[in-house]
Amino acid sequence: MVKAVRGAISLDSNSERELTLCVDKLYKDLMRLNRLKATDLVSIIFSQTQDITFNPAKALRLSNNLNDTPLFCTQEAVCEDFTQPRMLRILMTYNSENDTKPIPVYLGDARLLRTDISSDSNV
Ligand SMILES: O=C(O)C(=O)C[C@]1(C(=O)O)C=C[C@@H](O)C=C1
Repeated sequence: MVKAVRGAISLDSNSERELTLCVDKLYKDLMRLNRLKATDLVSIIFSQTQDITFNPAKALRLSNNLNDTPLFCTQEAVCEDFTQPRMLRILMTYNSENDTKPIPVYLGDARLLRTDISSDSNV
């Protein structure tokens, strides 16, 4: 069965190094909490707010050798109620043979985006 899990993380600054650290942390937490292997992945979509000007797909591919997973970056919608800066969101799709529920990961200020599903246990 194909499943999808969400995550998000706030960057402290708009730099390539900060983006690499943040995307790597978010990916590793999602993989660990959901007990995933890279071969389980179907694809990963990123969205970034306009104030992030570096490429999360490239950063993740290089730091985790994810050459066989389709990655896609897009800009987050600009809406009046989205006021938080430097937000990187992720939508990870994967194959799963068990009936466990996907565990989302919201880190840093991104926890405020979905207080209903994010918890300190993710941090
Ligand atoms: O989950 C998030 O990252 C949110 O900001 C919440 C939410 C939503 O309303 O469901 C809003 C915008 C994003 O594109 C994705 C999801």
